[in-house]
Formats: sequence, C-alpha cells, structure tokens
Amino acid sequence: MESAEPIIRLEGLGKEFNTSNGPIRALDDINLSIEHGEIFGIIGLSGAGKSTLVRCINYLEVPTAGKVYFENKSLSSLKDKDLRQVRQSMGMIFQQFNLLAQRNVLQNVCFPLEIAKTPKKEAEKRAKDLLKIVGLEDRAKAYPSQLSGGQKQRVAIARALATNPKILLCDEATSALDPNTTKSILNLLKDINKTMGVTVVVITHEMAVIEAICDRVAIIDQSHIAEVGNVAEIFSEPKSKIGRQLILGNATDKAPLFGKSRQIRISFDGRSSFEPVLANMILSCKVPVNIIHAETKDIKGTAMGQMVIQLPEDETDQNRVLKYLETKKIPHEEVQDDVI
Ligand SMILES: Nc1ncnc2c1ncn2[C@@H]1O[C@H](COP(=O)(O)OP(=O)(O)OP(=O)(O)O)[C@@H](O)[C@H]1O
Repeated sequence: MESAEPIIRLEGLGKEFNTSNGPIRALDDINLSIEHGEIFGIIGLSGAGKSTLVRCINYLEVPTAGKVYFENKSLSSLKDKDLRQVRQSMGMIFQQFNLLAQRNVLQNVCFPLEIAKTPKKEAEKRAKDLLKIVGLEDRAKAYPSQLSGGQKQRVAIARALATNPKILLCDEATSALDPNTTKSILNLLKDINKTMGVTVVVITHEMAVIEAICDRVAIIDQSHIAEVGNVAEIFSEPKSKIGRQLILGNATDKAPLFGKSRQIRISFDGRSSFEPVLANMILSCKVPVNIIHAETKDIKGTAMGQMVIQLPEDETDQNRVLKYLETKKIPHEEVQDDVI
C-alpha cells in the first residue's frame, strides 16, 4: 500500500560551501514536502540554490544542516548499503544528458543495472523495454554522438528509470533543448509519471516548464523558499516578490514612476497598426508607457501619424523600450516636453 507520508521531506535543510573567499550559504532552512505521485517544480533564478537543493535530496551533496527524509527514513541515519539502495530509488537527469560517449544507447541504459549487478540478459531486456517507452527502440545500437539533443535526453531518461526508481529528479532537463523538443520531453515525463507512477521533481528557471507539467511548485530565492503551492494558485496570485517577478515580470513588481522622464515620438508610416505595435512592445519589454499625445489614423488596419509616449523613470526600463523600437525598426526619436 502507498504510504500517506510524503516521498521526500526536507526539514531545516541547509548547505554551506567553504571556498577560498569564505563560506557560501547555498541553502538556508529549507522546509518542503513532496508527495508520492506528484510532479513538483522547483523554480528560481540562476544561483538561487536549485541544483544544490536537488543534489541534497539524493545526497550527492551532504547537507550541512537539517534533514532529508525519503519515505520517512532520514538519509543521515542510513548505513552506506541502505543509502545506496535509496539512491537507486531516485533517478536523475541533467541538462547536459551525461551519457557515456563510448557506449551505445543500449549499453548506456544498461549501465546502472551493471552497477546494481543485474544479470546481463535481464538488464538488456529491461533496457530494451525502456527504450520502447521513450520511443527509441530502433536506436539501440547508435552512439550518443549520432543522436539529437532530444534523443539523448530520452536515453538519459531510460537510463534513469533502469533501476525502477520511485522518484525522478530532473535538473534543468530541457534547458538545452529547442521549444518543440522541450514540449515532447515534458510530455514524456508527464506520461512516465502517469503510467509508471513515478514522482517527478523538475528543477528549472523557466516558468513555462512549471506551467506545462507541474502540480505544485516551490519558488526558491537566494537560498530560501519564497513560496510554495499549487501551480494554478501561485500563477494567479503570486505572493512573494520573486514570485511576482518570475510570473508577471519586473514591471509589475512596483508601480512605475514617470515624473518628468524621457519622451519618445513614434512615427507610424502605414506599415502596421499602432495597437499591435504598442501592445507587443509593452508585453515584450514588460514596461508600461504613458501615451502623451497621439495623432493617428487607422486606415484599413494600418496606422498613419505619430504618437508621443513617455518612458518610466527607471533607466533599465527605458533602455528596454528603446532597444525594442530599434530592433523592430519602428521609426522613433526623442522629443522635449515643449515640442508637442
Ligand atoms: N561546489 C560548490 N562550491 C562552492 N559554491 C557552490 C558550489 N555549488 C554551488 N555553489 C554556490 O551556491 C549557490 C547556489 O548554486 P546552485 O548551483 O545551487 O544554484 P542554481 O539555482 O542551480 O543556479 P544555476 O541555475 O545557475 O545553476 C551559488 O552561489 C553557487 O555559486
């Protein structure tokens, strides 16, 4: 019977690295529970502590404070042999796939089974079954260099599943892949979770990945958990500053100040409608602008005329808008207040 206990429980988890420049606290007082069968996301900006967190979950990094419980067993209390067994219950995949270049696909998938001393025939059968699940049964003899990024990640997934893990830890598993391949790998992870009942932990810096497959998410910021909850709830109403930044973008984090800041005249020369130009600019830059003045005519969906907009006071925001106008080759010039 499946336990009602979480599969992973982190209690007051901390990790400090000693470096020549002094100690670095990568994780501080992390408290989290991951339930059996869920797809749990951990998101944060670069350097927030995501990779350290996932490496502490499987004890690739030994925490310097607090405890990691796997199915209610504290990993710090386990003997080496039992820890090895727990590790076999945790598969892991990485951004860079980490396949063995000298081994073909089948041999890569068999590798963890060799370590677990599974008889060769049995290991090959299991590896072939897994290659079928990840859609690569016809590439068993290929070498990693002959595969695309998406195929490599499929092999890595098959390899991670070889020892029949209960949980699959995915550290930026789609960050090196193009959007379509990302989608197909996320769908595969979703399938594996559903059909095999494997709990999946997804570490990412991309909100779209969380949105695509996760049930719950923890947002990590500067070594701390900023907030945790159902994806739908966090997406609709992020409570932490970092949550609002990740989900809504920087611009919504505070009301922008305009004061007497720079004004830009945009000319519409009939190439496009002014509404999409403005809407796309605001969406893309995540920067609101004030419309000071407009003399435009919409002629059969194309805009003629000009508009003066005021940029927010923040210089980074200003530069974002100006860069956008330049990149999109939208005619514009800076104007002074009294010109209008
Ligand atoms: N082995 C290590 N020795 C020293 N410092 C480390 C080590 N590993 C991580 N750190 C530091 O710990 C902090 C968290 O790093 P971590 O790699 O966990 O963040 P991350 O959120 O995964 O970032 P990224 O997405 O850029 O990999 C960073 O300041 C990093 O420099």
